Amino acid sequence: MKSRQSERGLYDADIDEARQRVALVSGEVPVAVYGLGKMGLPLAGVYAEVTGNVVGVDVDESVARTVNSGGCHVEGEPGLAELVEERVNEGALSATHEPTAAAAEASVHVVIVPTLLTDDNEPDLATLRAAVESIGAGLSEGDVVVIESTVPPGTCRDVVLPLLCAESGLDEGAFGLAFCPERTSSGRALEDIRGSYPKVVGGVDDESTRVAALIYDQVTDNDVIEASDATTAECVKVFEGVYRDVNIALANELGRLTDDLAVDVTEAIDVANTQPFCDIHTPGPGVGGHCIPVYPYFLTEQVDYDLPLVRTARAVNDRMSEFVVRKVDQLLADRGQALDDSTVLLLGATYRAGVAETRKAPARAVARHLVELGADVTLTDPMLEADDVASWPGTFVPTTDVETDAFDAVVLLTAHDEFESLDPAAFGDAAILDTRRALASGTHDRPHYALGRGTK
Ligand SMILES: NC(=O)c1ccc[n+]([C@@H]2O[C@H](COP(=O)([O-])OP(=O)(O)OC[C@H]3O[C@@H](n4cnc5c(N)ncnc54)[C@H](O)[C@@H]3O)[C@@H](O)[C@H]2O)c1
Ligand SMILES: CC(=O)N[C@@H]1[C@@H](OP(=O)(O)OP(=O)(O)OC[C@H]2O[C@@H](n3ccc(=O)[nH]c3=O)[C@H](O)[C@@H]2O)O[C@H](CO)[C@@H](O)[C@@H]1O
Repeated sequence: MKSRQSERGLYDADIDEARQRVALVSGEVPVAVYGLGKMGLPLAGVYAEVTGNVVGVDVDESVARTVNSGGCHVEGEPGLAELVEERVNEGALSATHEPTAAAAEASVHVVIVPTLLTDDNEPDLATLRAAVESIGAGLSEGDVVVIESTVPPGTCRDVVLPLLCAESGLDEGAFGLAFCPERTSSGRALEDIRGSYPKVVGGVDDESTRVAALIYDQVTDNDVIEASDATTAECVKVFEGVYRDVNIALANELGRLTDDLAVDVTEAIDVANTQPFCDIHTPGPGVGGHCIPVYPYFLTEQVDYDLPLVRTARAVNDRMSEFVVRKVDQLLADRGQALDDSTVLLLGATYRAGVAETRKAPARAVARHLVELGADVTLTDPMLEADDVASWPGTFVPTTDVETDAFDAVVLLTAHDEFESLDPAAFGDAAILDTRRALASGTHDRPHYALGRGTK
């Protein structure tokens, strides 16, 4: 067993809880945050605000260099640049690209590196394993490891704990391990981390749960919910995401009925949601981002049971891009135009409004289907540049340069503020498909089709 005892460790500490709290917030307990991305940098900033002694770890040396200069490479997070600059200037936050060296100094290790999918939609834990191996190599008795990255249920117990023991030479029970999922949305990360929602913590043993609860009781302004164990906490996070994907799929399926039923389905959804037993989400062109299209696979690929509802919901959401393209084809055909002889402008490429992220963005599938069917596709998005979508089908034109009245069809895919102010009259006599209910209607003589509402 490794002899090094961390005199500052909170796990199975010799000092009482009150003294542990004082030690944490006074900077006596060094913290390392692994992963300084869109979620990790805000998290490191809040930890530095609370403890005054944080090293951010990122394998990208340029990220570490930027942070150490007091800079902020993450855009679109209100207050983050100021927080990072202040914390770095006061010495509460620094950064390194050397994980193991940082791990040797820290007593609290917080992991928030990406957990994504392989091309076969299998959970890809390679990045998590790399971070955990680095931590293991520097782990001491009394340390605690906190996993914030979303993982398949059972990962802390079956993957992270054995890896930490193997790399550190320590036995189970010599250090703490807990799953404490980030419940953070891009664009409001600091607000969410500081306490928009209760913080869930779940340890591989009771002492790990206790230490994680003590830590997050200082980090969040909200409540701390102690789950029975790490696997339960992992289920909480994945279930939240699966619920949302299934719910969006229901909204999308209902949204497709608007022509058959000749009703505004989104109006019916809004009214149905006026009683507390109903919370139907909003129809859209599909589900993108790091989270919601990913988390269902952390369940379906983790258990033997087939989970037909979860799989079907994923398929419904993924097929919305085909529905959008068929609707464009129909709108053009209604005016005697053929899709393969038409120009189509796509308004929006990011996966949701206000976030400059294209991961699994529905717009990419829509562009691909349209190009495959012979349409001439132009993309524009006020948050992106041509390089951001260089590998996409279609031609990118900056929103400031695009002539919106020069196309046979215009499809709004992302409800950026810049598009909401556009009067459909700006689109000339194009066929208009609004997949986000973002365009004003009734204020002009330009009838257009809105997903879930039909043509008005
Ligand atoms: N971005 C979101 O909107 C969002 C929302 C909710 C949850 N999440 C989850 O949060 C986690 C992180 O997501 P993100 O958006 O911050 O990712 P990101 O891609 O923005 O940043 C990840 C960072 O981790 C660094 N990194 C990779 N491997 C590393 C390692 N071994 N050690 C240290 N650093 C390493 C990368 O260089 C990068 O800077 C993921 O599990 C994601 O699913 C993200
Ligand atoms: C901590 C964490 O993990 N937070 C996540 C983060 O998720 P996120 O940033 O990935 O954003 P989402 O809002 O989930 O959107 C995902 C895709 O689904 C489309 N969509 C959405 C709603 C709808 O009714 N109809 C739709 O079609 C949308 O356009 C986009 O493509 O914040 C959400 C709260 O905002 C959380 O719930 C979610 O856990």
